[in-house]
Amino acid sequence: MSEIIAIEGGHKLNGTVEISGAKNATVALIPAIILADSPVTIYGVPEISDVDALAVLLEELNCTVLRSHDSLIVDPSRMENVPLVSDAVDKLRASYYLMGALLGKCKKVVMKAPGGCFLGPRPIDLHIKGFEALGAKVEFVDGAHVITADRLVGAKIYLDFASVGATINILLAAVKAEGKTVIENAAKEPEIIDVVNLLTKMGAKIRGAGTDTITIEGVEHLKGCTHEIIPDRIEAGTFLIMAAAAGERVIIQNIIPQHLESLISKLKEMGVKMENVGDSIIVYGDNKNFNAVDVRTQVYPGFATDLQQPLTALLTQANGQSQVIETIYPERFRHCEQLNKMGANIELDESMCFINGKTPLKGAKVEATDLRCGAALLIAGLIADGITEISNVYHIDRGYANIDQKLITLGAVIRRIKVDD
Ligand SMILES: CC(=O)N[C@H]1[C@@H](OP(=O)(O)OP(=O)(O)OC[C@H]2O[C@@H](n3ccc(=O)[nH]c3=O)[C@H](O)[C@@H]2O)O[C@H](CO)[C@@H](O)[C@@H]1O
Ligand SMILES: C=C(OP(=O)(O)O)C(=O)O
Repeated sequence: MSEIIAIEGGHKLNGTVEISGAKNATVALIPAIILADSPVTIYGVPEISDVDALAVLLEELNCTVLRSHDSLIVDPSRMENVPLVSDAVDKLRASYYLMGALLGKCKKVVMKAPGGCFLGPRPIDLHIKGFEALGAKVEFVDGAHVITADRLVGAKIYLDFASVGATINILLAAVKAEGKTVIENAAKEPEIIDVVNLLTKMGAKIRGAGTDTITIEGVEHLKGCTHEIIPDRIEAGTFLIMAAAAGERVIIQNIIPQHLESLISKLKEMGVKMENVGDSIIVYGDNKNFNAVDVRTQVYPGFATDLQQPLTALLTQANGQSQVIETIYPERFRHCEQLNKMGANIELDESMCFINGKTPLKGAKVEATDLRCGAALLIAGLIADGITEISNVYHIDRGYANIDQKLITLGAVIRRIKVDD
């Protein structure tokens, strides 16, 4: 059995929605916890399937995991370092953070390659080079990475690309290494600062998070603590776009507006009316006469690749041609074919797409080929004429907590249906 989401388009969104904790922070914070010797509690944990899969992996490692509402308590004090080769590893990209965390804690990891959305090739060579620079030996045996070290010794590591995953994985491996590690050309995403904040509360010595040079002084022990996860800037951005597309007056709460500046400035350029009040943004939907804009995805604080697909759905409603250049994942355009099935006019040219608007959208049977493609199709479904049926909903559930309920509360007409495979 699998699930589809059916949306009846044309219903205006009104009211308030609360943004959940950040997926891309949470999925790194949970593996980071195993570095501690005593329990860690994190609050604001989103109800997403990536968290379910990580909980399974921690239980395989004999950690005690307690989930209640939006909090998660992990006791890693009786952890056992077993090979991680189960299906749970494939369910998400971020299972790879258990490589850095187990290497940092036990100097040994056996783990198969991670899963996650297919966005074109997603190598982990920079993670591996970082582990090797710290003194680890990395082999690939019978489909699994076998990473071992007699000692982990701090080193200077220059990343060829400011990779989010490599920056966090090297941090996790280095916090208990001997001496000083310097990561140069480190990623600067807010989720990295959140992970460093947790590690610091656990007793790690780290400077420079949020800049392109992060310095880590290794410590011998890390202890338990409590931590509140930052809001999800990608979920917040998705709701800003949904409200622009289909809203009348939508209040989006639990936002850090500074994390969304590149999107907010693009939406303003399109003509979307918004107001920032404390940690909320109110989107006024009276102007649906949008300007076409050009977008180039970049590392933070540039325009987030994870918002490129949702924004493309809105750009189908802009007057004239918009151009999107994808510099992080040049093949991240599988949503375009799905949007075209709904009546969009999008042309692809290598790592670019041209969106010719404004085109009316009509309900169709479409496929969420990946998480943010799913978000783009939800946006399109909200404004399409008739019913849109989105299959492969499990991709959406990896990263959007209670998305059906949040949309229903805002006035959307949406239903989840179980279907035979
Ligand atoms: C769980 C998580 O946080 N996922 C996010 C993370 O993914 P992820 O951590 O996988 O993304 P990276 O920043 O590492 O990847 C960015 C680019 O670097 C390349 N690369 C990366 C590592 C490596 O060893 N070698 C290499 O060539 C990738 O193929 C890609 O082209 O950041 C991406 C870019 O903001 C987001 O889209 C994902 O939502
Ligand atoms: C690509 C994404 O996630 P992941 O890296 O977990 O596959 C995403 O969140 O858009």
